[in-house]
Amino acid sequence: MAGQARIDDALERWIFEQVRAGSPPEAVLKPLLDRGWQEQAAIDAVEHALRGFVEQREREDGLPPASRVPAPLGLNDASSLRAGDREVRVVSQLRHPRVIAFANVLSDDECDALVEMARPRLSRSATVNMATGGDEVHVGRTSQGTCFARGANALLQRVEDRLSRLLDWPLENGEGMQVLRYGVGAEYKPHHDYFDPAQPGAGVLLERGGQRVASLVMYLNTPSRGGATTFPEAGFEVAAVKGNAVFFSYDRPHPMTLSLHGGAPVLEGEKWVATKWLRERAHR
Ligand SMILES: O=C(O)CCC(=O)C(=O)O
Ligand SMILES: [Fe+2]
Repeated sequence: MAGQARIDDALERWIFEQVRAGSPPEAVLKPLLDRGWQEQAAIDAVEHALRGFVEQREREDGLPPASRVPAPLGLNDASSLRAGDREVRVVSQLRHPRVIAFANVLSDDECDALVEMARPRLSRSATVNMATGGDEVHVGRTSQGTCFARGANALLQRVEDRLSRLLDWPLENGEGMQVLRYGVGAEYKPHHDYFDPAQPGAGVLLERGGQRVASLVMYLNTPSRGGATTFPEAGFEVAAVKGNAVFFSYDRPHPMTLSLHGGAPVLEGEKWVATKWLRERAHR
């Protein structure tokens, strides 16, 4: 068997049982090495069995499977990232939930132009009704908003191209941009952006590009007080500062991602944001 990467079912079951019993990886590796396995082949075999173990446990726990998620290209502790036509700065990061705060995502002029584009189109923000997959006005969401089709004009095209490069995620997987305005007292109560697969309305939404797997909320102005984006389960808040953005990803539609977030009430001034939701596949 020396050097062979293939393992038969009996051996896989044995590795699996060792892992289940809590044996450390070295203890599982040793018998394989003793049987003449090359080290890398043995590591690969154990990793494969471990992955199977984790996936089985997830199924047993009723967890939906994990998806690939967007992630900034070449992050590697860099303090700034080239995103097509713009240098975006990395301000802070959390690993779990996965949150990254960016600065300099949009120029002041771009922020102002997005606000002016949205202003005449505002209506009371709707939330997805998970029972039907349709939109409805919701008391937890006291902002006004509007949505633009992807690539609807040159500004949106430029920004969407930049975001696709920044997050290394296909442009077609992005939903059209949503712009929201919050006046004093308006807020968006903590929620998840993914669609709850257990709800009857999910099917209709998932047909168009699969799950949402990440969100980018861009701040189009700086409210005088209040209006941070909050992650209550992480005790973390990102201040709304013009041109900055908060990115967060969630690899499965489950609260274990800790991606619960909200827009805190605006206390003084107003707050404008543009939100980009990213899907698993092309959104049509
Ligand atoms: O306004 C915010 O800070 C959050 C917006 C948000 O959660 C959303 O648009 O889904
Ligand atoms: Fe949200």
